[in-house]
Amino acid sequence: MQKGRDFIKAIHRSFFTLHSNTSISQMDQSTRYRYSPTLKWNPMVEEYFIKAYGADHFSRISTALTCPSCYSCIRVNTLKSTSDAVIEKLLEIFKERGMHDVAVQESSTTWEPDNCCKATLKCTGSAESLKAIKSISKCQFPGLDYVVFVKGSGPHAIHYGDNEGKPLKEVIVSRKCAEAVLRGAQVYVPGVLACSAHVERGDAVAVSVAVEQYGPDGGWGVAMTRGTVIQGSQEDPYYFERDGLYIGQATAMMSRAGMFRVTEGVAVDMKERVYRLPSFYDLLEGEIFLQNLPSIITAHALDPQPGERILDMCAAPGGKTTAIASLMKDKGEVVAVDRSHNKVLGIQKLAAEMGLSCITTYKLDALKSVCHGAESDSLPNTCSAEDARTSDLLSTVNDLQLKDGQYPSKAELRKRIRQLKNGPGRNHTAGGRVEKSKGFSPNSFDRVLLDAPCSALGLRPRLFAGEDTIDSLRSNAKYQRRMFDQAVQLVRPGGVIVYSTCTISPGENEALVRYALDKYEFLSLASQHPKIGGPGLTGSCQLSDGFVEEWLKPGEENFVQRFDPSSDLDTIGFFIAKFSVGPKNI
Ligand SMILES: C[S@@+](CC[C@H](N)C(=O)[O-])C[C@H]1O[C@@H](n2cnc3c(N)ncnc32)[C@H](O)[C@@H]1O
Repeated sequence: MQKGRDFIKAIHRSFFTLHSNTSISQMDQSTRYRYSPTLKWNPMVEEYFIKAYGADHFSRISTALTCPSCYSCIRVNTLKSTSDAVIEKLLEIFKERGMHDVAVQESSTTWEPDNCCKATLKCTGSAESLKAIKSISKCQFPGLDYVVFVKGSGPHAIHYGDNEGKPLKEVIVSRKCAEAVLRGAQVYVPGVLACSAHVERGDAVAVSVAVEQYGPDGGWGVAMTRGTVIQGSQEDPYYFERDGLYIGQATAMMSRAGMFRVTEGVAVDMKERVYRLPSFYDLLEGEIFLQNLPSIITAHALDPQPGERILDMCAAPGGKTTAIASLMKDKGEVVAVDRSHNKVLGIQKLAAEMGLSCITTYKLDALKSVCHGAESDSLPNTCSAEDARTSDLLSTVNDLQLKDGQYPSKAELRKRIRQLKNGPGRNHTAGGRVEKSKGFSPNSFDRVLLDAPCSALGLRPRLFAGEDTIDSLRSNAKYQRRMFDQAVQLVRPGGVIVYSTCTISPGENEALVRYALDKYEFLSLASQHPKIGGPGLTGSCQLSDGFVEEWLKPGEENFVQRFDPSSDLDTIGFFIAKFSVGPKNI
């Protein structure tokens, strides 16, 4: 406790020493109340990324990460609706909400690989009359016309008002809260860290964010405890910390006392935002799914075919699982596993909402995905914790086969076993039971997706990146390799593995590909369709401890897709590699 207080005091001291010679009159108010964050990195990680990308490119990536993408990407559930129907419904909803000038973007652009999205999506950055949305358009990439883009706008310069020389009323929110607000969310009570004195319901407040600072003890922290009173003057110990970190103007929905007394509800209602993006919360449930473009492309790269058996190894919340099942027209089997019980329930709920019945879910540690031995020969190709029950069910299925007088396909048998175990349409029940699996038989899947847990250093908007160290990036890479080793065993010869991450870190991307190709001779990189992302990184990088990280070899770079957050496509940072699996000699 004392250590925490010392940390806070020390941070205050360091800020005061730094800024005490600056008078408020010297400060340009328009500079202060702007949004221009600088992403903080661990110095060694920054050095590593500068080696990988070059200083200028990395600086652009770093800046892009602090902003949301200027459009929302919606995947239409083609089993329930069409892009045209969704666009019509959204226009109707936006009209009801008073956004009259939202327009359908005509597909005037003829598609070319390099400018498809540039033409429809580039942010204008100008002060637009629209409150939230500029236009809605269908994606122009071939085969992706079920993807709808809803364009937002920003960054907007916001006039926070002239409070007749008195300090503005303000609210400071947590970093996580601010990142959500930049994506279109509201400010909920738990996200509020500090508030000016005497704020009453209905007051206009300037909203800024508290970002982690490097403390004198060598660690990162937020030098503020929840409930702090903002003074608003330069003597305010938090004054300079939030310089350039203002995300919009809001109306207080409760008094200051209320914000720190109640435990839930909207604390302030965002009226003017630096970035205006629509919220799709609770909108057209089951018909649409808000999903990043690279994630949608990942499902296409896997190229799942109706009737196949697919494994999604780290599946929650189920975005790619459901995208894969839709591409398969809900025919075949998508086995979705995750190690978190609640997240598996979430996948079941999503599958039910989207009306997808070919998804089977299990709680499983992907590091233990392979099940060897007699158990693995069981028909369902999963070694469930309930093997005894499974064998009873198998004999029931055998009876069914005899009664029917014909032998159904393996996929049909698996489906019938599932139904017997779970009852009809278990995926359609909310809060159901989560089945544990002990793993699957080797070579039992046609295709495997490993959308690996990673450092997530491609996610946007991001206001802080200092907590990742070279060591943490390395341990992610080790974890990913162990998972990949499992994927290799589970996929059948002739099958496909797709590996993806949402990080810009080459150690978790190109270095994984190098590891895979060097270790498994029967793996080769395969072309991906559609190919929208840029090439991968070739060569190697020597880290500060002398370790040399090997990336792609020349000629391999165009097989992978690297989505660069600073490119015109304006996506999150993302990486996709696709492997063809040849005859195995294991
Ligand atoms: C990048 S997210 C997956 C996102 C998902 N594929 C989607 O598109 O919706 C990574 C997931 O891996 C899960 N995970 C992490 N370690 C795991 C493990 N050892 N076994 C299974 N799942 C794991 C996490 O719970 C998390 O849900």
